Amino acid sequence: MAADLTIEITEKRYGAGAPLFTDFHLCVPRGKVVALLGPSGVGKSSLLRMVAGIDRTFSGSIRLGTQDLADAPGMVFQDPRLLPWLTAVDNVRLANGALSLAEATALLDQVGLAGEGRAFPGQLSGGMQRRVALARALATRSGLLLLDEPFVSLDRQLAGEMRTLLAGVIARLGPTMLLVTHDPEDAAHLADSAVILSGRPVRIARQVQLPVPRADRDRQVMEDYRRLFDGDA
Ligand SMILES: Nc1ncnc2c1ncn2[C@@H]1O[C@H](COP(=O)(O)OP(=O)(O)OP(=O)(O)O)[C@@H](O)[C@H]1O
Repeated sequence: MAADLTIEITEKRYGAGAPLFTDFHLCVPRGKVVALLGPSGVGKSSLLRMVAGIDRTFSGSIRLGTQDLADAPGMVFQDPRLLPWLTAVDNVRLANGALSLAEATALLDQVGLAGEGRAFPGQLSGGMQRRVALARALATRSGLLLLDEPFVSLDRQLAGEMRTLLAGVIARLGPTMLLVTHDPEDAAHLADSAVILSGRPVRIARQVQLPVPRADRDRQVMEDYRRLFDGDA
């Protein structure tokens, strides 16, 4: 189901200011995870919002395979953004009306929330709410996952657990994935390659391949990879 994501932004500007993006191109190959790093304010979240279809005020095209990206892909935001008056399973189903109760429950199982479908967000811990948000993104079944700082403000241990969970999801489902992060650790754990953005208009300053497969990355490989991005985020 996954396909290449091709991003071509001819121009994006906010108001009358100088353009944030001009002639910007990025391809995320089918089934690969690209980490997007760069200094605060460079334009990472802006790029993700355009890809997600949340911001359509730009010229250019976003394609999944050969098609314009029509439906909203699965997106995980910096905060879980769950509807508090809906149960976990109904929050997941909201992303895809065609999803049966059993299918939504199965997605919650996949993110380690077996038996929690009837809980309301207020009854779940912060980490559990993030898991529901991930299940909701998977529910779109677009084959494309967009993550904007998904582990920010989690403590170290919980962030580690979420990375492991996400690595499992990637191994099972093989989505095409764009991961915006400030944390070199995220790129070291999860990415197949990293793109470092800089400047205005935004340019790709560096693109780094991480050739060791995720499942084979031991502590040393991870540390080496992490060091590659120190100072970039
Ligand atoms: N809605 C908006 N209206 C006007 N300017 C905006 C808007 N959203 C973002 N910007 C500006 O665009 C630039 C890029 O912002 P963006 O949030 O995309 O950066 P970022 O790389 O995601 O930053 P951070 O890492 O701090 O989240 C910034 O200068 C920001 O002020």
